[in-house]
Amino acid sequence: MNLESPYLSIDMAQETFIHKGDFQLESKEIIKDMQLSFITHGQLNAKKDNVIWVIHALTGDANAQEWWSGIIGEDKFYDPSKYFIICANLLGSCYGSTQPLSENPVTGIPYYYDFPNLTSRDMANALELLRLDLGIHQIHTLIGGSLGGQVGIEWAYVLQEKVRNTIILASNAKTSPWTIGFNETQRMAIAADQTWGQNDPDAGKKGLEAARAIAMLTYRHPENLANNQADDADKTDGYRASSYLRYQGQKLAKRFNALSYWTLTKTMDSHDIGRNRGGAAFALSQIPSRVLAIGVDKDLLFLKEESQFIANHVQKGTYREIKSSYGHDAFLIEYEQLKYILSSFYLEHNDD
Ligand SMILES: CC(=O)SCCNC(=O)CCNC(=O)[C@H](O)C(C)(C)COP(=O)(O)OP(=O)(O)OC[C@H]1O[C@@H](n2cnc3c(N)ncnc32)[C@H](O)[C@@H]1OP(=O)(O)O
Ligand SMILES: N[C@@H](CCO)C(=O)O
Repeated sequence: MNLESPYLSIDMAQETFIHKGDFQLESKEIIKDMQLSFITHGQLNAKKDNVIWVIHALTGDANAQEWWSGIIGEDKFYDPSKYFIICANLLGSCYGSTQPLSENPVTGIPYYYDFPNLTSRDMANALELLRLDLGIHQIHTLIGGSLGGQVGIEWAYVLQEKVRNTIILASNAKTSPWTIGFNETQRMAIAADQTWGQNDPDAGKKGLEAARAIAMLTYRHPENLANNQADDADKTDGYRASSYLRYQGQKLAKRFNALSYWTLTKTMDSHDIGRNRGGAAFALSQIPSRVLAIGVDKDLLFLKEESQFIANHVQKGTYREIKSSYGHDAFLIEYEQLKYILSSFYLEHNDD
């Protein structure tokens, strides 16, 4: 299906890939007729080697041109008049791919709480099936941040020479106990919602609001709230920081569901590129593509040292840093720094 595009010359298409039959997970559980919704911008060239494959973060979707508008789009860093830009909604996420609210083809009813645990490896394997289906032999650049970076580094391991440049932002090779702890507090908030446990698409909605509020504090640095949410000196209640977090909670709960959020945070927890591969350092050393790991100096969730670890252990690693009081979310916001880092990386390697 061709969507309406503001550009006469740029093609944009939204499609759904269906893997007929069994998709086996790392847990050995099966998802039948697994679906991935994906959006492409631009045209695949004759050699099928102009592919920029974007992987979204925790609550993103397949429309990378929308949520990464500062670097993707006409006349932007990744321009669809030159590249074929593709982003698929991750398995388990609620923007068109198979997720807990999807109907289980085996039972004919939604999975709800029976939805299997997914790992970043499962998500990467799902993307690999889509790549094969599209007949893409070579990926120019694979790029993703946070959860998207975790899936990206997993997939780079699987892809081997089939990807030339892997760019991992504000992410890691193995999830730290610190991040698992934050995710657990968010799931506790969801589970404390009285509606959690009901077979209802809105189950856990109020809990999800609280979960997002907690998460927002991990996505930002204290300096960011001090700059943007400071109150008048005489206040004793009704603080701006409070209404900001409440608002952010409500905003997410309107566009996401708690079951999918639960699934994706569990995926983040179990991420470990080194599992059954001799440890993270060894697994990273088996990745042949160039890897640019971008950390954020004030990221309190995925520490910059975790990005440095990736760059230090892959065969061809580069580490660069965004300096920002936005903290973790800087990779979605600090476009000027990002463009500078990306252009220097490609220039350095004489790649376009
Ligand atoms: C279908 C989809 O939408 S999916 C794709 C979209 N999302 C993604 O891809 C996930 C990645 N993106 C994100 O996480 C976010 O969009 C970010 C990090 C890029 C930016 O976050 P934002 O929430 O836009 O920025 P910020 O933290 O500055 O908050 C601004 C919002 O808070 C509101 N706000 C600010 N201060 C306060 C306050 N004290 N009290 C209440 N509300 C406040 C603003 O009015 C604004 O509201 P709006 O979003 O309705 O315009
Ligand atoms: N704020 C982003 C980043 C999470 O890592 C999101 O909601 O997806």
